[in-house]
Amino acid sequence: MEKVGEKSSRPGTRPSFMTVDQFVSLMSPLIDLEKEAEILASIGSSSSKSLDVAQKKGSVLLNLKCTDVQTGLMGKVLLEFQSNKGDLLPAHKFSNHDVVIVKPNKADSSSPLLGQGVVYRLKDSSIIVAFDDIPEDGLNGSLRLEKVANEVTYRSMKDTLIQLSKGIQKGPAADLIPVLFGEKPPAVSKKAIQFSPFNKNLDHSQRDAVLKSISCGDVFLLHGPPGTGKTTTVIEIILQEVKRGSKILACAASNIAVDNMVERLFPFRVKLVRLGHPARLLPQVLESALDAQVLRGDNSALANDIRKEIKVLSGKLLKAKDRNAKRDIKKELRALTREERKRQQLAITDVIKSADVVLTTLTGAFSRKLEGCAFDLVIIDEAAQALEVACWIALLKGPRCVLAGDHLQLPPTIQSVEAEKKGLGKTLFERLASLYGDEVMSMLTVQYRMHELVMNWSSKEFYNNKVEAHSSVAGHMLYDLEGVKKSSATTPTLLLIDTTGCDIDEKKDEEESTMNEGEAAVTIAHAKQLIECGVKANNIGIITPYAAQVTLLKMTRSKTNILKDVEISTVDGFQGREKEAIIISMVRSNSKKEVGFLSDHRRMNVAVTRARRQCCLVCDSETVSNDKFLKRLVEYFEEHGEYLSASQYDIN
Ligand SMILES: Nc1ncnc2c1ncn2[C@@H]1O[C@H](COP(=O)(O)OP(=O)(O)OP(=O)(O)O)[C@@H](O)[C@H]1O
Repeated sequence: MEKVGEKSSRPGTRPSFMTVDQFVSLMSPLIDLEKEAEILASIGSSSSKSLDVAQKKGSVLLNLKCTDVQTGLMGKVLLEFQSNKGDLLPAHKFSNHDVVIVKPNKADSSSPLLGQGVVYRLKDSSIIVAFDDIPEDGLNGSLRLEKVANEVTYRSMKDTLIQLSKGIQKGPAADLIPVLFGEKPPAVSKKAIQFSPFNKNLDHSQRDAVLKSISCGDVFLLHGPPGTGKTTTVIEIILQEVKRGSKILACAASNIAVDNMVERLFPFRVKLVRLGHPARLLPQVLESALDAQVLRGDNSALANDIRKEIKVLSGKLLKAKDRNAKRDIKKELRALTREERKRQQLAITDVIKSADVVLTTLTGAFSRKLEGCAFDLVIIDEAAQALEVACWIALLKGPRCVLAGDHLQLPPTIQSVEAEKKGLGKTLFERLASLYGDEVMSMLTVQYRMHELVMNWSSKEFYNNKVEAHSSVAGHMLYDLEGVKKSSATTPTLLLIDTTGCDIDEKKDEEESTMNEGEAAVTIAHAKQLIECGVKANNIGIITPYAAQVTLLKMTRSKTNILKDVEISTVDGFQGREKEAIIISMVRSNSKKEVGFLSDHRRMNVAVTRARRQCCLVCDSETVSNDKFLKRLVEYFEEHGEYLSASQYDIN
């Protein structure tokens, strides 16, 4: 069995072609399944489980005290929680942006909560949560925090399915829907379009993609293999469209990808607004947040004045004795409340109306603030990592769309095995790529990350040998970095450390996730050698497909202080990122030669292509070579890189 963080991501069986109605009826129950799976993974439905078990599983933090209250994040209240004993928090699965509830420590699962908020910051010894309002009482006692399923995500997807089935007859996307369901061919403008790029460094494939994008009548797929400047190209497309007078809705599945677009649009002084909970935004984009812009608007100032008047009148009402006077005050209060709401709404509408680009996550696009707001173009970055239903939340708002992504890297993680089998995880990007192929798609072909030896394996296996390395990276070496010595550890671009015959075997942890102690030791030993040769710890990433191996590696790392800043993560957690040196711990080593989900080609594509200057593969070549695809990977490393036996590392 494979555990969270190591979900199988094989595509579901859903066909590329299906009608809107078939899609809606298939997806609706799958979303329910996924929601149930998420609730099961948190404490929400686990009333039978004791709180201690839930804390062990990481979905609850017990025995907390509220140590600080701050306001300032656009009207939100930030509460800081620490352990009652003041120690480090126990290991947990809370992460930034999670929805959490706070309750008295001992309260039973049906008792009312004190408040619901969003995780704002995580520290080793405390967790800061942003609340809309400060919980009224109960903060003085012992408290617990529970991670809960984000209901809004599921509700927005279900409602979107209903709108989608209606959207065929009306709505901004009425003409786009039949194209995306294969019922009408995609249209391309016949006019010869020319453009002068804002970014003068665009390469030929990026320019071709921009041209194809601005010529598309309804849909364009920007296929960006690792490191090829997909987001760079998306930014150019946005700028060109704004220049042509388009109003754009730009989205991505994750907040970080949306913030990345906001940051990269800043220098071009585009009129933009970022929708989203302020606690989920990077500090550097807060100025662009809707809430911040609304606060600066005239209507907001008026609404504020009205609120003050309401307060004064409410005071008068309390004191008034005469019935007639009371009636008159109430009438005035009602009128003022209506006016205040109207002004507040107008303040929001003003900001959204005057923006050329509205940026939000896909779920955020469901916001009531965008109701009735139509766009000329919807752009979705990271589209190959988003559920198709989530994409539709945004797509229903415009007649044209650009989807950027790479369906040959990992798709979205699905919790429910059944929902995944039935096709919930098959992305719109992948479906359209097989439905229309090159007719609507353009691939970027110059990459700016990897040494060509790292790249060539991926280019051959996944991209028909079409990707080339830009001259600035094609031959870059680890020892070219400032302060790095040339040595046997830093010289190879590709390094295979083979554990075959070294008595290094895998085993299972309590939750049946696979790990490999010997391999963890060898992996850490290589990282240490790199650091001793001058490679900065934060330039090294260790990735592994198995969650248990991540934990083991982190424990092994904690024994050596110099390794503190080496990043350790599952492959899935590393998608979209890069490091100068990547060490991959493959884990599987068994007499049956089982490789489990290592054989998912896309996972290995992501793993290898995170490396800029060195990629080191630590594996039992005999076990993994039982799989044909992995055998080719091992052979590639043997042929083009250095080979070392794990026995050459002193790991005892
Ligand atoms: N035409 C170009 N000339 C020089 N550098 C470029 C060019 N295009 C992209 N880059 C550089 O390549 C790197 C990756 O670009 P970008 O972030 O746009 O890629 P991406 O495809 O979105 O990334 P990922 O592979 O992580 O999804 C950045 O450092 C960017 O500055």
